[in-house]
Amino acid sequence: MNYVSTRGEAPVLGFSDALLQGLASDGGLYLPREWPRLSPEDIRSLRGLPYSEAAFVLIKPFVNGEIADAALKRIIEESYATFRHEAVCPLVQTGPAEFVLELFHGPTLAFKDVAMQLLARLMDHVLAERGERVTIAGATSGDTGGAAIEAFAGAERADVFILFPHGRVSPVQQRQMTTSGAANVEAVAIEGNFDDCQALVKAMFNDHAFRDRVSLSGVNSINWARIMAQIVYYFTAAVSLGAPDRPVSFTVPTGNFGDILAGYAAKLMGLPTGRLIIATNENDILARALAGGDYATRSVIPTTSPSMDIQISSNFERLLFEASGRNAAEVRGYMESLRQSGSFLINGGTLSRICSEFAAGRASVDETAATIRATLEQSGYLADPHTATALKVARTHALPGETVVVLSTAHPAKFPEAVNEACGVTPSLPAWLKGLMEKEEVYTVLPSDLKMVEDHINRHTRAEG
Ligand SMILES: Cc1ncc(COP(=O)(O)O)c(C=O)c1O
Ligand SMILES: N[C@@H](CCOP(=O)(O)O)C(=O)O
Repeated sequence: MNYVSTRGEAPVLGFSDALLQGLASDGGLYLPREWPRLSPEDIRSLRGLPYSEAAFVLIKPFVNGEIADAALKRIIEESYATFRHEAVCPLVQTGPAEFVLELFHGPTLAFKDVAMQLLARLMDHVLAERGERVTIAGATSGDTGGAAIEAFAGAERADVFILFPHGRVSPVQQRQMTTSGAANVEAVAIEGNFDDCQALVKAMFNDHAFRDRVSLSGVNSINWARIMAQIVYYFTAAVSLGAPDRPVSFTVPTGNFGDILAGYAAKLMGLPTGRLIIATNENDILARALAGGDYATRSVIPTTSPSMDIQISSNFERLLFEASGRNAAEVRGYMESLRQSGSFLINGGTLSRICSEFAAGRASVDETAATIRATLEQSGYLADPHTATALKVARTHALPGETVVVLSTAHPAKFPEAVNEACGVTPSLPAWLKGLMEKEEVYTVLPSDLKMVEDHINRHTRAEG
């Protein structure tokens, strides 16, 4: 399996190179050249498998023999042994046709652990085989950063720099990034919002001299392996609800579009899927884009679901590539217009293909709080604000006879203030994270300035190209 860039001007790469590159050299995102397909019988054979065995079956074609089967199996097993729930990603029924897919049983209580635990081990394996080191730069609105710092802390071959928006992440999220004590990871608070952090990371990738000098690599969902890992739980959830003989729809709290893109990938691989429903908070650029075709950025509105306070949704580029019939020139046009004017108009055919697969809705902060309250009263289920955003959108857009899986992307204890304000209950951190809020924090504050951030990384990384 080879990987091609959405902008069509970067070298075609194998799995290991795409894993280490993160962003393609033309600024695009890597996707498999073709999608592996599972027959209904293949999908049926996933029934009853432990999560890591299903993951091996689904991930193996993407790795294409570049990692030996025994090593890949071990890496996958070790990744999911870090999860505190036997099922890894369990389903909980919250209504007659509504299920919550809990993705937060990993070490940092967010769905990012599902991919990041695997990504760190895959990278370590490939780097050890090649005798190389990398510098990882990542941007976070709160959860990717903690998951990356946890997964890479102490890694021999990677130095990690995570940029987060200063003052805009929850106190738990911040402590998860700033208290690891590991010498090879560093949290950098940027005076700006998440989009500024993400723009800095992309600019570092596009600064080829810097990129080569520090052997830059990425762990955001611009990295194909992040999406690959997330495809697995769409299959396991659907199979436990009767796939391939009964299609289910998924509602996904969405920011950078990585999670729901993994659902689309599962569909392209043959998983019979109903609707893929994008749920946004007030930062509703995706809902607006689907409604009228105009992808137009506005300023970021801080909400109670801060991890989704995003305007520039990186992985939407991967969807544009697929929906345009893999037309890299069309994608380049959109991205150039976004760079120049902060917006682009999606062409009619591409938009109608997107709308035939996706629906979208938004939930306000008040609607999210009301949903946390109502869900607790009606089904005894305590949802975090990101999950509640998706529950609200799922309920507003429900169709008769449709079974909906709502992705629960974070544990409510990551956002205790917002949850308490909504329903009067303060969720507490699980035992293994007790004491987190008392640990000493270490982080650097920098302006949103490419040169200053690159200088800082240059001085502190041990990797050399
Ligand atoms: C808790 C939570 N929910 C939802 C999202 C949105 O996911 P995605 O960026 O993959 O759309 C994020 C961040 O990415 C998150 O941290
Ligand atoms: N919500 C994310 C934003 C970064 O998204 P990613 O999936 O591209 O890493 C976060 O929590 O950091």
